[in-house]
Amino acid sequence: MALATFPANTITIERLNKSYAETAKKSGNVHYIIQDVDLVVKGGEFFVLLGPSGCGKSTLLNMIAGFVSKTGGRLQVGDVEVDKPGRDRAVVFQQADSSLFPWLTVRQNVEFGLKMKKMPKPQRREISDRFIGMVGLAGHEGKFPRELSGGMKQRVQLARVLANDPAILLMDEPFGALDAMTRRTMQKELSGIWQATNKTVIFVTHDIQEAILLGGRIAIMSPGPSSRIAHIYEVPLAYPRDAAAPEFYSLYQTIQAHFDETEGGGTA
Ligand SMILES: Nc1ncnc2c1ncn2[C@@H]1O[C@H](COP(=O)(O)OP(=O)(O)OP(=O)(O)O)[C@@H](O)[C@H]1O
Repeated sequence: MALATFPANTITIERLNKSYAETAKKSGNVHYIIQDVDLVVKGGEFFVLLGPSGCGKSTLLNMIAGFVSKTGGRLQVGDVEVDKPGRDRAVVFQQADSSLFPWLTVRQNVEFGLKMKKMPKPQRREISDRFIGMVGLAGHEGKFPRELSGGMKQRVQLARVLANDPAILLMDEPFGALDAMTRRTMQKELSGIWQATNKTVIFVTHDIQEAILLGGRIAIMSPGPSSRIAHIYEVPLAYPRDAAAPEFYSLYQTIQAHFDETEGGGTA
């Protein structure tokens, strides 16, 4: 599939650093979590960040989200420097529980941001119907989060984020807590949604198979501290991808070998 790129959603990172003052005080040295990260994620791209546990994937994602401040370097969306969260970027976390409002129904959760924007009810209804349907939750609109399975809650989180129509989706192991079957379904849905909307997606995972199923490019982060982008693999496979195809397996082995050779071992 030809990739349409959107310069306004392009993320440009140059010599980006993050250290925490408390850690530096204790050790007496500057202790970088990530150091000198250079990266350009093109608008409309599905970009995966893969790396060992604790290397700084979430830190980097949260810096792009504007939740974590940088210590040095450049981090821009389009030509605007990121220094706070913005409506152009939305984060999907591993645990939907922390992001859904337990006192609101599925529909009310999905419409929450639209209501805040004072969107008229008929328009809100149309949008929530569309995304609730897209994530396969039609018929569950009136349920509360406590009445839903983990996978269903994760779908509500995704529908709510999509309803707000951010240009950039930042996903931090969004399917990590799901069972294998639900995970596969969600991966397919996400891939379909991305192809339909051409949003920029940055997707953090530990899972090499998931990375190859979804990503256009896969960046491997080196083990921390002072983690950086060690290598970027292009995934030259058409969607939908077949994990049983020889080309898929060959790329899987190449990436696995990269981790086996790297100090710190494989993905967590
Ligand atoms: N607020 C903080 N203060 C000090 N150190 C922190 C803080 N937040 C994260 N770190 C450290 O930064 C490093 C990277 O953490 P991060 O959560 O970004 O890694 P990760 O690659 O996402 O890990 P995982 O895959 O296990 O979720 C860790 O060593 C962590 O202890």
